[in-house]
Amino acid sequence: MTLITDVRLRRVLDSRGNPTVEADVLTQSGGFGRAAAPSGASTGEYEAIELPPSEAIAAARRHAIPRLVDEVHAGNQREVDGALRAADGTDNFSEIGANSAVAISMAAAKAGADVLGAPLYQHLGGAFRGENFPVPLGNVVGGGEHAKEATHIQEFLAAPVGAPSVSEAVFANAAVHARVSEILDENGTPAAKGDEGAWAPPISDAEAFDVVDQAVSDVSDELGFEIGFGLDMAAAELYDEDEGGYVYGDDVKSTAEQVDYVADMVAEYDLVYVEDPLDEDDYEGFAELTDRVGEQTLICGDDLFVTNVERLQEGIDAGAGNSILIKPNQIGSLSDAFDAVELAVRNGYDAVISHRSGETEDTTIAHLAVATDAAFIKTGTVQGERTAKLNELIRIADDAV
Ligand SMILES: C=C(OP(=O)(O)O)C(=O)O
Ligand SMILES: [Mg+2]
Repeated sequence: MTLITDVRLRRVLDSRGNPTVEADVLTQSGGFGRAAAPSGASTGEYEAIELPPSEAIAAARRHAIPRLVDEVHAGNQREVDGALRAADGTDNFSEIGANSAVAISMAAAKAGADVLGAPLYQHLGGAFRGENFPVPLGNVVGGGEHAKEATHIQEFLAAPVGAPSVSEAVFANAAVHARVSEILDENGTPAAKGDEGAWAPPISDAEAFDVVDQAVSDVSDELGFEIGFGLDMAAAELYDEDEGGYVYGDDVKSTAEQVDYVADMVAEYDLVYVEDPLDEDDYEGFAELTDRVGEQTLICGDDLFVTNVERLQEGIDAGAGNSILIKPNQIGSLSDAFDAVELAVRNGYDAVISHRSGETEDTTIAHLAVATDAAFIKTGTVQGERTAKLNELIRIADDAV
């Protein structure tokens, strides 16, 4: 019934105005799934390879589609993803492109769910999923690779950990985003927006900490539940070996100073989440920081782990971090992303399902977060390509998908 009978690939726009790969998967009994690949700007060195979309589409048509059509079942995700791996023949999808692979993988999952008549999160996670919802991490201030002339730290993330429902959490983050704008206005600070819709003011990181701290506490008081905040430091982008450490404008911090800085910020601002506080090769630094503050906060590896079970296992062995960011396009298939979540959970690591800075209206990650019972989902706060996922979470909670 779910035998794949056609796979169609095309270039569509992403939120930065760049082309990306969209896939349609059709099945024998009329099932249909459509998905599009996102794209990063502060990409990790060890991610699967994204090819220029035209090349990725041509390669997938040549190598992958013949192994899928009339060969595998959309309802059997391991079979689909196994065929994609076999068609590619490399360990990083450099032949057909992780962008083609992940678009097909996600579209097949949707086609499988369509045939079953089940919501995608249930097809992926099973009949007993859908009771727990991830806390949305909402990017409200940022810079780094996502905005010029703004903070060195890439993302300041509202975390409504006390919200009674996912809907209230989503609206809380939007309220924090709006409150940040008011505070910046009161301070006479102009602010453009970065790639993900966060405010990108020309202020220091120290000022940003205070602005976000004030915004989350104002909104928390108003709504009557706890809202904390966290960071994505994207420290691999700050790290410069030739400069001898982490470069914050004129200030360069050694690894030891960076660990102290992050530990101090965790204590001062009660941070609930810190992603990529150290360079993507520094398991040791991650382990030291986790040892110091891992009881108080999540230390999450994004560029460190790149959704890759081998890199995650290395981190587990070293005690590096206590959380992993899951981005399906970093590894190229849903099966690989699920394997990373399962390895994480078995070892006491929290999974955080994430968007990319370049996104589309695709909502797969909302379903993935519910299907895997993830602790958090990081998918922005405002802007259509972000609200697509947030609104889908609200629909899932309302049993309306
Ligand atoms: C979402 C992120 O950014 P990008 O997609 O640019 O890697 C991130 O670093 O977590
Ligand atoms: Mg990151």
